[in-house]
Amino acid sequence: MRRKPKLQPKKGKPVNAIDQWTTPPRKFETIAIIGAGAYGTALASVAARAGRRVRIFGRRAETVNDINKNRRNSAYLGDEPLPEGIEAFTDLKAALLGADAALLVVPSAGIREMSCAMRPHSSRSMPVVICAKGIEPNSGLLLSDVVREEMPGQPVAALSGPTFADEVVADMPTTVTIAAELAPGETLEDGLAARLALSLSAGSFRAYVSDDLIGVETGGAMKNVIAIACGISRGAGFRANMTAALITRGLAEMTQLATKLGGSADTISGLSGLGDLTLTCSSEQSRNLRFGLQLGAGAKREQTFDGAPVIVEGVRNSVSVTDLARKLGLTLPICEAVRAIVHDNADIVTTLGMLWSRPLEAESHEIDVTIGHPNASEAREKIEGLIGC
Ligand SMILES: NC(=O)c1ccc[n+]([C@@H]2O[C@H](COP(=O)([O-])OP(=O)(O)OC[C@H]3O[C@@H](n4cnc5c(N)ncnc54)[C@H](O)[C@@H]3O)[C@@H](O)[C@H]2O)c1
Ligand SMILES: O=P(O)(O)OC[C@H](O)CO
Repeated sequence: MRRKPKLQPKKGKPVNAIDQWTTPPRKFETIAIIGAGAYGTALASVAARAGRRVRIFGRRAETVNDINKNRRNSAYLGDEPLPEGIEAFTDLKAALLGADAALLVVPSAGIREMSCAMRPHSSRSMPVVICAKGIEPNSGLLLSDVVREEMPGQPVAALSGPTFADEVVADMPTTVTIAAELAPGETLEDGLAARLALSLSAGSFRAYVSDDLIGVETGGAMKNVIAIACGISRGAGFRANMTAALITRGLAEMTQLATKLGGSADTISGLSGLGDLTLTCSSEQSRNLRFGLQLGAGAKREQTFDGAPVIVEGVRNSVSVTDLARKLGLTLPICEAVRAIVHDNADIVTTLGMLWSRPLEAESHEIDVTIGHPNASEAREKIEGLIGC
C-alpha cells in the first residue's frame, strides 16, 4: 500500500486565521450531506474529521448500508475507511433532520430537482452549500440561483476548488474556496463563508473564504470544459505547448465570462479558478480530462469509459457555458470547440486547427484589438501536417 504522508501543523499563532479573528464565527454543529457519491462521501469525511455530526443522504440502499455497516463507500471510493460520526440515510427528511447546514453534492443536472425535494424538510435558516460544478442549460443560471428559485429565502454558498474525492477522503492535503454573498453591513469575518470554513477546516483540509459567489461558481463550471479540450488535444497527439496554450487561453475565457457576469478576475486566479483548472487539466484522475483523451484518441462519445455512466460535467456545461456567453455577446473559442467536437461531431483536427487560424489579437481582454491573420490557411495546413492528416 502507498504511504500517505501527513502534514505536521506548525505550532504557534497563525496570522489572519479565521479562528483567531476578534470574534471567531460560530461553527455549524450538524451537517447534512445530500448525495452519497464520491465527493459527497469525501466531504462527509471532512466534516466528521472536523468534529461535526454528519448525516448523509444517498439514493441507493446498498451505498447507505455500506456506509453505516462497513464504514466504507465501496461503490465510489474503494476500501478507504470513513471516519466515525457519519450516519447515512435513504430518507431525505431524516438526513435533513436537525441539520444546521447542508452540502448539496449531486451532479449539476440534479441540483434543481434535489433542492426542490429538500425544501419541505429544511429549516429556513439552514444554509445550502453548492458543491457541484455547473451552469444550468437553457436558463443559464448559476447553481446558486437555481437553489434560490427552488428554496426561496434560503441562505446559499458554494464550495469549490482543486479536490479529487479520493485524495480528500484519504485526508491528503486539500484546499478549497467557500463563497457566500455578504448581507448589508456584514463583513467577511462574520459572514456565512467564514462560519462554514471554520466548521469544515481541520487537519489536511483548509478552506479559504470569499464573497464572490459568481466568480467561484463560474470558474468551477468552466474548468471542466477546458479540461476536456486538453484531453482531446493530448489524445489526438498534440503536445505540451498546446496544453499550456489551452490552459492559459482557457483561463482567459473563464475570466471573460466571470467578469461579464459580475464576478472578479481575482477569484478566477484563485483556487476555484486557476487552482482547479490546473488540477483538472493535468491529472488523469480527472474524469473530464480522461473523457477528452478518449475522444481525442478516436472514441465516440458513447464508447468512452466503456459505456459506463460516468459524470463528466464538462459535456453538458460546454453547451450551457457557450449558450450563456453567446447571449452575453462573448466568444469563447475553446469552449465552442469542445461543444462542436462533443455535441456536433465536428472533426477534431480541423476544429482545434481553427483555434490557431483565428485573427491575431491582443492577449489582454482589456485591449479590444484584432489583427487580420495573414496566413490563416497556411496555419491550418501546418497544424494538420503536424499530426499527419
Ligand atoms: N468526484 C470528485 O472528485 C469531485 C470533486 C469536486 C467536485 N465534484 C463535483 O461534485 C458533483 C458530484 O460529483 P461526484 O463525483 O460525487 O459524482 P458521483 O457520480 O460519484 O456521485 C453522484 C451522486 O449523486 C447521485 N445522483 C446522480 N444523479 C442525480 C440526480 N439527477 N439527482 C440526484 N442525485 C443524483 C448519485 O446517486 C450519486 O450518489 C459534480 O458536480 C462534480 O463536478 C466532484
Ligand atoms: O474528475 P473531474 O474531472 O470531475 O474533476 C473533479 C473535481 O472537479 C476536481 O476538482
